[in-house]
Amino acid sequence: MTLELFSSTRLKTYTSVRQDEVTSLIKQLLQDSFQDFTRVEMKSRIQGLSFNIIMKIVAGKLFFGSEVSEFKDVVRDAFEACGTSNPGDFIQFLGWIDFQSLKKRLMELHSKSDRFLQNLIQEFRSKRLETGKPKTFIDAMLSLQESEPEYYTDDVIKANTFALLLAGTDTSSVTIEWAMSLLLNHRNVLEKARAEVDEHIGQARLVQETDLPNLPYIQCIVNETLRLFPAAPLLVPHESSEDCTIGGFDVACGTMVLVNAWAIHRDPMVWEDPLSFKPERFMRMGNEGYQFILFGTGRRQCPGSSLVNRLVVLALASLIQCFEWERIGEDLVGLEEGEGLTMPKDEPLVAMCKAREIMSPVLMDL
Ligand code: HEM
Repeated sequence: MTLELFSSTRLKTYTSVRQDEVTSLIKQLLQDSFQDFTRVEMKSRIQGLSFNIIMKIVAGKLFFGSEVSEFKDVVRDAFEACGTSNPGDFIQFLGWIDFQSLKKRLMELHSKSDRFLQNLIQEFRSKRLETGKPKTFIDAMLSLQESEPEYYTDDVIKANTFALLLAGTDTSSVTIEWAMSLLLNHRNVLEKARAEVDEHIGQARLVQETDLPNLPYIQCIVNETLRLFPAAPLLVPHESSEDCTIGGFDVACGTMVLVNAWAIHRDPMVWEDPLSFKPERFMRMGNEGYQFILFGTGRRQCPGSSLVNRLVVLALASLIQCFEWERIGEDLVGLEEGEGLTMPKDEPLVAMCKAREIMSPVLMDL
């Protein structure tokens, strides 16, 4: 199913979704920044961008009003619950005590998300009968259900839809926010990225996804951002299926194994000058094995990695092409990490932004 959903052919069919949503973000930012620098709160705008893109790819639509808040509540509660440490997971005899009412919260969350997703599937099933054209991830899973109904039950479709919405929205948006923060603190990198965009795309049109192979430096900026601030710093918990040895430690079958990607990405034994932001290091790198492990590895590694690369590089290149960016004051943008599974910034990013004069003819057309 992963191959079916994330193949490059299928991802290509959503190019216009990504392009339209990035253009819509540019339009929002233009509203106040055409004449002069204006202060913009970036976090919510970037969250809106990735939320809308993933929603359209998975469910083919944007939610409005109470649907949005219902779904956002479900996602927020799920992230909170996933990030809660449960003593019973580590000390077996404590398993029967429901610390922090975690089990109760999970049961409530399950019935809320189940109701929401079942309605969504129902809606798609009736629409599919009308149009018959598979388009979204949910459509694709319903097609698989027709050929293998015993495996692709509604429960499997709901679980996969939920995993996609949960895994796809916050991870991409925190990465764009960290990247913009790093660029504001490293003007030389920002200038170099802009020179790359100007050289390969120019000012007569907006960046498009087909341009991305010509923007290797911006791809390096995204990699360097994900090295320092991986959106899944502890990957996701794994369980050993048999007794094994990892790094000299004996690990018994059934043990929960957490991989600290954040620490590996900052290990001075593995990386030169690991705490500095140097996108150039990725220009020289080839296949680095396990030192850059942000998407996990093996059979369960993140299937969304190529979607992330398209989305984050396109968004970043477009923001760099269309706007001048400044910090709101003399101080550097704070890079403290906040709490949460996806390691968001502690302080939401606020920046000064002004439309680039040289891009005016294209921007006026928007
Ligand atoms: C910066 C962005 C992202 C990062 C850093 C990231 C990272 C990860 C990691 C570390 C895992 C677990 C791998 C393991 O088990 O070792 C994972 C799983 C997963 N990711 Fe991502 N991810 C990102 C974006 C996305 C997006 C955009 C989607 C799809 C819309 C997605 C879909 C999934 C799914 C479905 C899984 C579960 C795969 C499985 O269990 O077989 N991810 N991701």
